[in-house]
Amino acid sequence: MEGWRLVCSWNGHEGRSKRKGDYDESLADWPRKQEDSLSAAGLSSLGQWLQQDMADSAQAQKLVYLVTGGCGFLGEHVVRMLLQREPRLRELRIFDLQLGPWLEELKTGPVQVTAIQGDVTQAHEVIAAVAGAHVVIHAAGLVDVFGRASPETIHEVNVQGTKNVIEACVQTGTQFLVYTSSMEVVGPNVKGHPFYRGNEDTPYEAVHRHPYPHSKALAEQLVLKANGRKVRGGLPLVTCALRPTGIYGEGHQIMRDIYYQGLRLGGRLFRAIPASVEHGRVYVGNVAWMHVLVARELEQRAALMGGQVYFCYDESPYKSYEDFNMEFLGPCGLRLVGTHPLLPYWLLMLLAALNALLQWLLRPLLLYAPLLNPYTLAVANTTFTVSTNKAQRHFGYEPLFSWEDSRTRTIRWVQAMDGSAQ
Ligand SMILES: NC(=O)C1=CN([C@@H]2O[C@H](COP(=O)(O)OP(=O)(O)OC[C@H]3O[C@@H](n4cnc5c(N)ncnc54)[C@H](O)[C@@H]3O)[C@@H](O)[C@H]2O)C=CC1
Ligand SMILES: CC(C)CCC[C@@H](C)[C@H]1CC[C@H]2[C@@H]3[C@H](O)CC4=CC(=O)CC[C@]4(C)[C@H]3CC[C@]12C
Repeated sequence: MEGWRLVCSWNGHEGRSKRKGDYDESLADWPRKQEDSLSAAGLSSLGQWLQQDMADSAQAQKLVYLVTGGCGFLGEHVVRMLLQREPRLRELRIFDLQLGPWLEELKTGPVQVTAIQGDVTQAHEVIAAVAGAHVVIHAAGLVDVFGRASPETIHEVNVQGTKNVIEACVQTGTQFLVYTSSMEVVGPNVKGHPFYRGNEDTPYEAVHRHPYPHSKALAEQLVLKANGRKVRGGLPLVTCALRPTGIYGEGHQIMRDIYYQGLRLGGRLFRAIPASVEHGRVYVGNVAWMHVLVARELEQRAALMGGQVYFCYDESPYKSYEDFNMEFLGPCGLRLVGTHPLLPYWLLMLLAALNALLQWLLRPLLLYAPLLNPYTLAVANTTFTVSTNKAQRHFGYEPLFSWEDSRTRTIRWVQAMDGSAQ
């Protein structure tokens, strides 16, 4: 196998969670240990937790999990969440194109952490990583709506990479596959139709022209279609897809970029999108928790969950993209100027088109990839919100982090950034 393989173990494994929202926080840039919040969950439940802890410790650690994209924004949260909240883990494999330095922290402990530098587009690398795993969480993907990568590369990573993961499961006998899809497989569509408080069954005309949502939609279809295929040994493959809305939280690169942009503009951001356009957002810790739960429940509830899609949701409020960001950037010293967009929409469209043209013209010389382009403007300017309880009904999902926790954690992360105004 190409690339290198680092084997280390993590020593922070504590069996089942002791309190709501308590999971390892040593993400790069993660500022502080969380305040004790036993009261949040209620002291009366402590006895039950302790009992559960003991029962879990008695269980043999026997499962091998693989997380592709385990060093990305979401992947790192999934990895840390698994280590803390999946007591049956024996080995956790982290597969990524680029391995993060934080893996070094995952030292000796009951769970063997195997870091694998690899590429999902290389079938042989994927097969080697999948062989012997009980569950695969496929979160690797090329998340690019800014024109940094070519459409072919996006397709290769997101679609061919997913095909490789499915085929590796089939060939090696891995039975459970959880795919990180996206709200973007539904919309917003090119016509700008609103999706208002929709659920997994809400009819919506999903039409994609942009390579990223197109690739995610194709990959999701492949994963769902693979449900029921016989894997090596004759058992059926059980698959499902999770569709996060816009994820936020510690490690979110776009939030970081917008924050620094605000600092450069003297602590101000200028409203571009009407406050009435609502955009679905979900906290990264809750998305990670949902992955852990799905992976755990897929075996017991294969008939119900196999081949299903689930939006990722939590208690985050419905707001416009910019107003939502201000929930974190506001307390960090930034101000959103204007109650209405400062520029008319037609002018923004013109600027977005100009950016696209400049990107094309400059491509031979440099990569020009600003936040504003015709696609991001259309997404930000179209209401897309989710209201569903399907995950709760199918596998008992409840958000692990309240909105207050999610907000506080994200604010602390922004405050800890270099050059923070706080
Ligand atoms: N960020 C968001 O708001 C949302 C993200 N998603 C999905 O969640 C997943 C994770 O996204 P993020 O963590 O935000 O992105 P990210 O870019 O931080 O993480 C993706 C990871 O995949 C790895 N990767 C990329 N190409 C690879 C390849 N060829 N082989 C192996 N690894 C490769 C990257 O190195 C990176 O660590 C993606 O599948 C994305 O489509 C879905 C909905 C919303
Ligand atoms: C300058 C503009 C007026 C504002 C630009 C904001 C945009 C950069 C972001 C607005 C909506 C975001 C997308 C949305 O949250 C859904 C997504 C799902 C994914 O699977 C990947 C990321 C993204 C496409 C996300 C990307 C940034 C926005 C377009």
